[in-house]
Amino acid sequence: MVSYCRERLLPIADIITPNVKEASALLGGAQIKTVAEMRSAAKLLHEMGPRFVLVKGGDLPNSSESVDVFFDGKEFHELRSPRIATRNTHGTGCTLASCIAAELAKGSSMLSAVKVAKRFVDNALDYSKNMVIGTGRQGPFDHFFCLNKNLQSSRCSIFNPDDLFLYAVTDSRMNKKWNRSIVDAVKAAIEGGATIIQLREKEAETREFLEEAKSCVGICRSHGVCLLINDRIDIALACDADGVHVGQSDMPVDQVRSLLGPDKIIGVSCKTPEQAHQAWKDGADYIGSGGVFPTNTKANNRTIGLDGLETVCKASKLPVVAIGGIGISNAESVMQINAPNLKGVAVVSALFDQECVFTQAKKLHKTLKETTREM
Ligand SMILES: Cc1ncc(COP(=O)(O)OP(=O)(O)O)c(N)n1
Ligand SMILES: Cc1ncsc1CCOP(=O)(O)O
Repeated sequence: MVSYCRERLLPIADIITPNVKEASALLGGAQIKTVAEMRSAAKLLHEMGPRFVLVKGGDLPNSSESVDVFFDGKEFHELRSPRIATRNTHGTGCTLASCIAAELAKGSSMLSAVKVAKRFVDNALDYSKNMVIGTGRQGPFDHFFCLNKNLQSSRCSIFNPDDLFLYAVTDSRMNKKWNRSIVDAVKAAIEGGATIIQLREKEAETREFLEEAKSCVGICRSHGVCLLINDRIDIALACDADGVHVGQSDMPVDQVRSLLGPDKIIGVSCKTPEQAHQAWKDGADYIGSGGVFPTNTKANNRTIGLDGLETVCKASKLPVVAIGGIGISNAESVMQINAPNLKGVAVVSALFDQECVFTQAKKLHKTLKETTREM
């Protein structure tokens, strides 16, 4: 059985998710008692063929944490959560693997899928820890815990691709022109219906920007809306933003991931199928694709048109948000390309180069809702 797995299954697998005992068996009895040994095991298992390896550390002795090691062939990620003291662990491995498969089908990157799955299993374990079913040494856990209506508020804070629906990207010049602070602009956008915010402040001084970013993080958290920072990994780290958006000439995504860790959201701009594929390989969570239409907001930006957007969506395994020259008058034509992974539109001037950000956000949100309802 073990040799069959090694020779026939591992070379064709996208991901394998052994616990430490299974990893040890696959490696002919290697000792795996520490996180360092889990990392070595993940590397050796990767050499056997699977594209990704997750060695699960739930059985690791003497640890107050549950540490899983994820390896993509280049980078390691240690995914940590508090260990839940329970004997009701029967079924966790199957649930984790099913959850990863479901998240991949929804368009997540492998790393995002694994993170969501781990969080799901941890929540289910916590919910099931005191359940008494049967008389065996090990009990089952309840992976239907989400159906319990009283638990709806414990929804995990991991990236949800549907949050890309109305993506508001700020612009300091526009806010200056209309004489409002970034903070007021962000608040108005959220109240009007923006579902995710990016601070794209090209001219801001670092110290002032950081203070504003901190205030925006506060507003976004209180509304349950994610906040990303454009380009500036340092600002994102310092204000504990939910993630960053980077372009093709900014820091490469795999290095951004190393700096931010597995839990932050990373978006990357892509104009071509090749760039979209690379973004997925490097561990991005979504891609921004455009300019769909000509724009005055970003100089020298090549327009890819609706056809270009469609080509990128078809090639992308990640959720996509369209950007560039989009507003109330043409948002419908964008969403009508009807690609399953096109999750929304990102806009700058349609919200922020306007007298009332709130009103424009509300109108655009309504247009998007009507358009997507009809599809
Ligand atoms: C959602 C989204 N998509 C694309 C971009 C463009 O980012 P980038 O290519 O880094 O260009 P600049 O924004 O830095 O001019 C974006 N910001 N957001
Ligand atoms: C940042 C960016 N990236 C591609 S187009 C663009 C500008 C989008 O601004 P607008 O929504 O005002 O056209």
